[in-house]
Amino acid sequence: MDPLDRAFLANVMDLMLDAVCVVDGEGRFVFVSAAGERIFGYTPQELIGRPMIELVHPDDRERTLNAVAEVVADRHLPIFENRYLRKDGRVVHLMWSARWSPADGVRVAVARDVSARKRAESVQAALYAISEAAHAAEDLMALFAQIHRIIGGLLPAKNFFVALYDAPGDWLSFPYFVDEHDAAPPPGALDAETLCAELIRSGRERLLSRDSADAATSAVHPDVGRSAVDWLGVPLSGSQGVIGALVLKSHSQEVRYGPADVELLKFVSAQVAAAIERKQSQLRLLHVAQHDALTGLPNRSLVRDRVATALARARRDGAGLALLYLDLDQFKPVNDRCGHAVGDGLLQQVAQRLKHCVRASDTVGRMAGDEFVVLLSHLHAPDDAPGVAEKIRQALCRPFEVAGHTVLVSPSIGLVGYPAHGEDADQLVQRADEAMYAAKRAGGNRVCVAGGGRPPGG
Ligand SMILES: Nc1nc2c(ncn2[C@@H]2O[C@H](COP(=O)(O)OP(=O)(O)OP(=O)(O)O)[C@@H](O)[C@H]2O)c(=O)[nH]1
Repeated sequence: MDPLDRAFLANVMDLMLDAVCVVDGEGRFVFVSAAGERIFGYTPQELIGRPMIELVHPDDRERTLNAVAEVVADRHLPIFENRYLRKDGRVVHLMWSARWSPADGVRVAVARDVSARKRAESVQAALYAISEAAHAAEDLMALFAQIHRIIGGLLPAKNFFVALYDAPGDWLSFPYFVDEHDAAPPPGALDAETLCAELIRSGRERLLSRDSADAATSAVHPDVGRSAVDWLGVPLSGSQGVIGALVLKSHSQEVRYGPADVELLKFVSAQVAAAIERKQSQLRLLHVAQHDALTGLPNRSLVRDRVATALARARRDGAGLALLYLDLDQFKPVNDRCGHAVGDGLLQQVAQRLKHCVRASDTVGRMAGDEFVVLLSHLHAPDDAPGVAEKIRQALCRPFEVAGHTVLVSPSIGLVGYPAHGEDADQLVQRADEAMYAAKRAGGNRVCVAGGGRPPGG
């Protein structure tokens, strides 16, 4: 047999895993070898006569045309990579070598499908990005948004939610929920028949399809969005067990999930669970470092940060701000008469009463023993602060019931305002403390404004 025989060469070409493509001067396919069907999803007959550029991923078209110009100009083209869109809508990554044939007026190119390598590279990059996000994200919501963006780079993720499960409290919540049509389900106990409950209880991934044979009889129902086409869910398996689930949903026939997507999401989910656990433990440590263990209130260092932040905002917006420094009068006798545990209980109840007297956007903090601070931000009028201080004084004068003891105390309160009494956080805290001592020297159970009574905002 003549190894250069045309039929023999054609036979060899059909066996090749790479696709041989011949494109004319106008950029239309004139020949595609058999491997083209596997790579592009179109038969060679469907491709002949079609402009090559139509199949190129829109984002890669410009640089592909630039590369074609290089080939036609007979300049050396190093190995070139771009993305094509297959007939089924999926993206295929190709690596090309090409040459212009002036005698025939065509260019001959050989394409190799490198999607598997590209996918592996993207997954590696995604795993790294998720682990980085656990350090960089400010809070859990920022982390979830980053994870959503990273997973969206691997597979369609327009509709994506994170469910978290608190096993000791048997409580399932949906802290991150992005969906074209549905709203997040309400939090609640682990419901027996929902997809999330199934993922968390079984610790196994699940792909539900509306049109699948077992859909009607399945015991598992989507948590939300019964109108969707596919639900792809994976459990988040942490170091201590399943901590939640990730769910992707498709509302359109154009986006369908398959076994490869299940495997990919499952693979990535281990890193996601680790990132969430790491962020949760960082946040827990930060909370411990910034809060008082007895009352749960912000401690001295967090109060100082809050005052500095509120000051920066007040300077920018021209809004008012006031700071109250409180010390309980005759607290020591409570400890001495009723015991330390009652003293502790009293401090906890004082913290609660203080919080009830102000808005959620204000800060109540514990500075030490029986000393508290209240930061009033966004004051509409400077005169509002003395009113709040008086309300607090009255609230703390009402009797407390602590472990069978009726306890009576009163507060001495020092009041300062920005900009009247100071420019920076330390100065304001110190002047409020001094005003509190002035109230104490005057007999306690009263409010003293720093500097002898000027209105704080003036
Ligand atoms: N139970 C309890 N007592 C505390 C805690 N921290 C500090 N103390 C006590 O709180 C008291 C605070 O002291 P002072 O403010 O001087 O006592 P006071 O009787 O209120 O004195 P005046 O403020 O001058 O009226 C001390 O007896 C501390 O031992 C705590 O976490 N729990």
